Amino acid sequence: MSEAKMVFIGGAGNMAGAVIGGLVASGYPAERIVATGRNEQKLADFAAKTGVRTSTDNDAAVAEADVLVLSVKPQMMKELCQSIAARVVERQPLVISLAAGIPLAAYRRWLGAGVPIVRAMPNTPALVGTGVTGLYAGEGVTGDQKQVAQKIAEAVGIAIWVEEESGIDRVIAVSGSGPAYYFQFMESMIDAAEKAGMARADAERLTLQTALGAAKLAVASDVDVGQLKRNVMSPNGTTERAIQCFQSGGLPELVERAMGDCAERAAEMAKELDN
Ligand SMILES: NC(=O)C1=CN([C@@H]2O[C@H](COP(=O)(O)OP(=O)(O)OC[C@H]3O[C@@H](n4cnc5c(N)ncnc54)[C@H](O)[C@@H]3O)[C@@H](O)[C@H]2O)C=CC1
Ligand SMILES: O=C(O)[C@@H]1CCC=N1
Repeated sequence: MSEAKMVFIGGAGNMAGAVIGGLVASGYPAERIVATGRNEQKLADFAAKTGVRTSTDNDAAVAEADVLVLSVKPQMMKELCQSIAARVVERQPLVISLAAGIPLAAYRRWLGAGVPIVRAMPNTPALVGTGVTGLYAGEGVTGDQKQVAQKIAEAVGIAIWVEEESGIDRVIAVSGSGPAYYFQFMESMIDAAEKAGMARADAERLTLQTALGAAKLAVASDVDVGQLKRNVMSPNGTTERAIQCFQSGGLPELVERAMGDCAERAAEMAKELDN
């Protein structure tokens, strides 16, 4: 894998930028990575930060790609694919798409039927080596190519394969979009602490360290998160009162609904494609 030339289209964006940052931090040679984009200043800043090569010329970048990662917004994917299709067919790189809501069938229409494609659903904590990536391989992807995709994902966190393409939408609802759920919760805690009279900087420090501690403890523990929660709750104590408030306010149902809406939006995006 260390030999593969990786080209990320949309490479300085939020998601690909996080994966590249994580890859470089994990020791992947920066000179084997090319990030393409449209904004020269953004690319220059990204190159200075990561050491990777950058380019505004997608076609030239694809011409040297062993692995081609597509990471533009879903609404821009069709136009992008059509603009590079001839070069992709000629070069035959392993294509990895990070986009939500675009099925493999669409890439086959836009890029040609014979191109090996893996759908990957990463998340932004890839930047700090703590990412989660769901992977789905389309027809014609070899075992070796699956290994390559998995190694990239594992260089920036953990990876799981899903057996059906619809499994990717479930991954989006849990881990692809999931970091934003936790950021929302942290933001609400910081705002509430500030309203209650704590200095915002202190509220941020305490909230973030608490989130980090809780996540680290959950990962390190051999008991489930329900038990860890109960360990904090003294009978008739302070935590119990707060958890009762979350439960009577419908937080568990709200989380279920939000995740359902998230997965539904991914399926809806696929239907919105105009071929
Ligand atoms: N942001 C996230 O947490 C996650 C995003 N994704 C997927 O990743 C993809 C990218 O999302 P973000 O990084 O959030 O968006 P973004 O807008 O931050 O990045 C996209 C980048 O692509 C560039 N771009 C647009 N058209 C281009 C073209 N024709 N050629 C080269 N570069 C071009 C833009 O300038 C931008 O820098 C989306 O398809 C999204 O569904 C997947 C998982 C998580
Ligand atoms: O919000 C989105 O559509 C993308 C996909 C998963 C996370 N961000």
